[in-house]
Amino acid sequence: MLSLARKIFGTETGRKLRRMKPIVDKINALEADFKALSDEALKGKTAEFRARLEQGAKLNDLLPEAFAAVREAADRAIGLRPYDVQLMGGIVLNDSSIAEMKTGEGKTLVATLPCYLNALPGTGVHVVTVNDYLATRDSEWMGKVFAQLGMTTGVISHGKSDQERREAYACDITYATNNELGFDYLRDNMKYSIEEMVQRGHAYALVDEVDSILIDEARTPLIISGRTEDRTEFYKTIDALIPQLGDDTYEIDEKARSVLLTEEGNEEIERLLRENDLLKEGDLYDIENVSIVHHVNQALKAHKIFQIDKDYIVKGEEVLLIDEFTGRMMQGRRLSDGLHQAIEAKEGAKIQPENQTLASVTFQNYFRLYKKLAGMTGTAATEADEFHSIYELEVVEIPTNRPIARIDNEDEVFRTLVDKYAAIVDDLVDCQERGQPVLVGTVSIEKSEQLSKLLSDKKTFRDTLGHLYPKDDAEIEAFKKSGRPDARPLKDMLKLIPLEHNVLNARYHEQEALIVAQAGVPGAITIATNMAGRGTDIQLGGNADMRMMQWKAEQAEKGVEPDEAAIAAQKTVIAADIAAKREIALAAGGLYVLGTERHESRRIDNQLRGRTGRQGDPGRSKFYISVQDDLLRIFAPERLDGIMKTLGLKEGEAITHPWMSKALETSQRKVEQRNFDIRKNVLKYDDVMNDQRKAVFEQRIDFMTAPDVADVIKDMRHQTAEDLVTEHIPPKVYADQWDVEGLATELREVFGLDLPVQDWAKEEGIADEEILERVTEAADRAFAEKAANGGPDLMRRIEKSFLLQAIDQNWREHLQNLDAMRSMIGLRSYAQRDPLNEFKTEAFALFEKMMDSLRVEVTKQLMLIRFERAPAAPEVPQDITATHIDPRTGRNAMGAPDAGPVASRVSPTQRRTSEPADPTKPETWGRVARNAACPCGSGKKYKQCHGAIGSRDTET
Ligand SMILES: Nc1ncnc2c1ncn2[C@@H]1O[C@H](COP(=O)(O)OP(=O)(O)OP(=O)(O)O)[C@@H](O)[C@H]1O
Repeated sequence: MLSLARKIFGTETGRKLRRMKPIVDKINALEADFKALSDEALKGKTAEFRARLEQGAKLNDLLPEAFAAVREAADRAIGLRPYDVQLMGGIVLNDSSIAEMKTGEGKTLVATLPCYLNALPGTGVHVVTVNDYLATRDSEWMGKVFAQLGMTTGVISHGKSDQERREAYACDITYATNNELGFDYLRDNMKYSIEEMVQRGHAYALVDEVDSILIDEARTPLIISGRTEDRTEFYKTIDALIPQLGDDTYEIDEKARSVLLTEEGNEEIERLLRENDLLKEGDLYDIENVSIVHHVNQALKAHKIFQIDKDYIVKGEEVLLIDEFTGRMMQGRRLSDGLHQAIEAKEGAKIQPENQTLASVTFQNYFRLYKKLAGMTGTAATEADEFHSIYELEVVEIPTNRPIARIDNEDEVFRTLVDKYAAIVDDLVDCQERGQPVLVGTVSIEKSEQLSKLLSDKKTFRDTLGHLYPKDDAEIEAFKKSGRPDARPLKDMLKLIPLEHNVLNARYHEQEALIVAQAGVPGAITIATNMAGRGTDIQLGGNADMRMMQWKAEQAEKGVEPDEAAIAAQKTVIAADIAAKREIALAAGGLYVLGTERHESRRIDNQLRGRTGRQGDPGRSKFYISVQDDLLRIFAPERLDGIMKTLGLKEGEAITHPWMSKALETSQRKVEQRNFDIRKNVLKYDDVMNDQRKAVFEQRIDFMTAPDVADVIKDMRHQTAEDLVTEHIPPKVYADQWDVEGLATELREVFGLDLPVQDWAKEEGIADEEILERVTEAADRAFAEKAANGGPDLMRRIEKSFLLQAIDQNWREHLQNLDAMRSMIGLRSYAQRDPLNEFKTEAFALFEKMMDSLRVEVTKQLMLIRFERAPAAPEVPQDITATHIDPRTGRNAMGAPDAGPVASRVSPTQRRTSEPADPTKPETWGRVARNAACPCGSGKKYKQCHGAIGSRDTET
């Protein structure tokens, strides 16, 4: 049915491509005109396009000319003329969609087309890459194209200062990793003035390798955290207990990556904890010992689940996580809840203090901030549904420029790891002899190094694989008859070991460019982790730029500074040499990608394969698998056993069978599904927080930009007064039941006002409204006096500063409350309640509570402030100082946003202890807040949403 429909209507992609055809024709028709332009005139096009936009032209109207300009600029600046299919990719990207372009089709260049167009309005374009290496490489490479058009390019990389970041964000086009962007966003929202912020909005983001960033990475939220006390000794003591536990004291679940103490384990650990004075009272599961149990579990996990050189590496004193998808170090990322510290203790590394969440965001929600979002990838089809449901992005497949000439061999499956490695070594030896360059993909740093050792060390080789190579003529005959007729005798193999090769993993990331540049020369063997994925562009024969750089470095070492003629001559020599080497490599079959194991995700495997067969080059790929590989062992044991038995596989033999491929795919699918579920779950919970975060961050920016916040402060003061009066003198309650005493006390505490409330209450027929009016008037009067005393300017600065600090302080506490709630909420499912719903309701209630205390706090601080005449101090510009304010900056004397309260300040913990306000009553934290998006997620403004809030809360 579907295929019939396809025949009649064509595929969705086909239709889209057909619709693009006239636009591509238009761009092609403009080519000659743009070619005729001088460099200056080409540059001048940018100003012309911008002027037309000003006059009301739409971005899409400019597309054909803008693309024609980029095509010409790219040709002039870097010698690459975008193909028609690349133009199509550009059109899709301008259309807020995902362009799926096969590996090696030149996505880096494609990006320049929509980026130039979308940078024309001057609101900034962010190109998002998966790592710093690519951000830097692409910004330098493509920066030349933008410069040819008079546009500026910046790059954000780890370690840059705020000033450098601000400058990079101010460029027309900014290259950065998703991490840097997300962290800058969070950091910006902790700043105290607009000038300190580094980003200037979120207009258009083009996410390169979109599935890696929006799908793989999305599982872990970005978190900015503050330090808490140092508990090094505690971690060390707990760590020392774990090796004392016997094998029968815990159970490991490799699938779920979890480990649990058994009954015996519990008893054992309880005894150990008591001996070490960690458990003083009660038993293990008493409430006061919950934290110790938690840390024991984390230490257990650190020892039994987390592996060095697979999940992390130890560099100097630091434990650095390895990204399972890109094989790269994750600078600055730490595991939460004491797990990172537990690993540090296990490795004897420096134990960093624990952290407390100050701000957090998931990538999903960060990227949803952009007005326009688009992405590129080589492999999105497997996740098309997810892109659609989360980001509303559609995936459009773009055809290749030339047909793909790569041959993807079937997987070869062995019974044991050793058998597999023997066959891999044979294959490598053969390739090197024939001059075929090989990229060997491994799944971890550890495995890349094991293989390297096997190829480097005769003894290791003999001990590990020796028994699989024939030793005499009789054995050679026997081998010929069995599954490995080509196996070489051991003595021949040993002559070949060491087998020359390079290793590319996170430990060598500084040499990455050099290693990649050499990977395409005939006979090169490069053993890599999945770091050789996206962005690794291996050129057959070698890389001319890199060769040139090396030559220049050699010349410099000799003290020679080559002139232009010498450089040109050397360029010709290098080009000829590379061309000759390329021919040899091509004759040997092009680049061969040899996978030593399959990754959990099919997409990562495809990326590895995609290092070869680029731009229509010939190439080959093949995966070697063994039944002992983690993926199969963990996810498909029963299935495989059955298949192996049916097929009767013997030692040293390999099979390639569709059943095997199916079993493998099933295991990969299982893992992918599980990861998808985890992501969906993260997002659901984060969504709840996201609306609140957006409300708070937007509000902060409003406050920062407003000339003053006097009105907000006034609203807060009035609302606080109303809350207090309503609390003690509830409406429709007889006067003899009023808590007048309580009201007087609180008014003293919160407003610093001694008001004759008792006398008022005795007045004949006085209503609660009348009392509220008097309180409000008194508060306003007292505040006006203070302001007059300090001077209105100073007062306005103090108001703003107190307000921002109080928001931050309360928001941080709120985040911690949410964290704590989230870790507990799962338990609700035991009570037949939906944890997510419960979380939503309670998160909202907490948010309201936060607003309440924020209002009281700000009011209280400002009402209790005192201005004193300072003794003559010449360096202070005015002779007035405020007790808690730095008169020069107008900020609280403690300055830094995350410092705790100082002695002179009213402690924020001295909060109102009364019940939260009546939920049906309009809640507000100021006039502007009522216009902000409502944190309940309704999509309405806060003020429009009160009805909903009331009914929502009553459900609790
Ligand atoms: N229009 C073009 N003309 C000639 N060469 C091109 C063109 N576009 C791209 N290339 C070359 O193709 C190679 C691959 O480019 P690039 O690394 O951008 O591919 P990619 O699509 O990002 O691949 P992957 O996602 O697999 O890393 C580069 O060597 C680049 O110089």
